[in-house]
Amino acid sequence: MTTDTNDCRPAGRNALPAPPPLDCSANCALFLDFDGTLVDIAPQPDAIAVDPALPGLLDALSTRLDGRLAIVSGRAVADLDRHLGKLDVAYAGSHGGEFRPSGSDAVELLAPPLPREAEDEVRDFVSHSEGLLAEAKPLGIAMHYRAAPAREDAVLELASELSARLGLEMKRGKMVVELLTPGSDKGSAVARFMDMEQFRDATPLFLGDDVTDEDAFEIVREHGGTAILVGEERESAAGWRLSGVGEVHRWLKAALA
Ligand SMILES: O=P(O)(O)OC[C@H]1O[C@H](O[C@H]2O[C@H](CO)[C@@H](O)[C@H](O)[C@H]2O)[C@H](O)[C@@H](O)[C@@H]1O
Repeated sequence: MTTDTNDCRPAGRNALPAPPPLDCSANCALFLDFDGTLVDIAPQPDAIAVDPALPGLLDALSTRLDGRLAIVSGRAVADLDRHLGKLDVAYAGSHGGEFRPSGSDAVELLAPPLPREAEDEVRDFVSHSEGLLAEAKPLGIAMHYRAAPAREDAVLELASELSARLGLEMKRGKMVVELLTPGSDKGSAVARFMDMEQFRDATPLFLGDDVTDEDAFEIVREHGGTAILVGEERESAAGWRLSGVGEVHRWLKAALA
């Protein structure tokens, strides 16, 4: 955890406080993680329940912020489109490996695809282990073990071995480990957005629940912004906390009132 003081957060507290209300009239840029932040965690990636009001809420916030809103997710952009519909908001998918600044842009891939060998070995391993699930993405493959937690060690062992042998990055998340070609993370995604005309000079806010969001928290802090942890308190670079998805929705809706 960093110890710099260049951060918009209260000092000297152990428990993270709730963030102040979001003020859309201030020159801020809003970055939102998806799973665990905008939708509750479900037994499988496709089993999530998206609140029917969520797409409209994101659209309205993006308009109110003059386009300074981006979803920054580990999911592929196409997968997010499938769950949210095609919104005219900015997206970074695949942990920053995919980039789409607006709904009318094509998705830009910022890294080479995963070697075929890695995908084949993961698929073969998963097919021989009940409860494991492989989720292929444009730049990586995730192994989910939520339905087979006892297989965690075996999954991590395979991921480490493939990562070392093929020079891949290994990212851990909630009951998931993912292999992807190196070079991007959620921090690089936020930095890329902040370099764009529409985001430049804004103060960034990032909301996220998982360890992969910590890279973004650090970058946001470097820009003098606000990092908000969603869910249970844990060691984090965030300075504020919202207790869960419901509270995130209420906090976002309040900004439009
Ligand atoms: O960066 P995020 O938007 O938070 O995405 C992180 C990963 O989320 C998904 O997996 C997680 O959510 C699933 C549905 O709730 C859950 O079943 C799984 O155990 C979680 O790890 C998604 O499937 C991954 O591709 C994302 O990387």
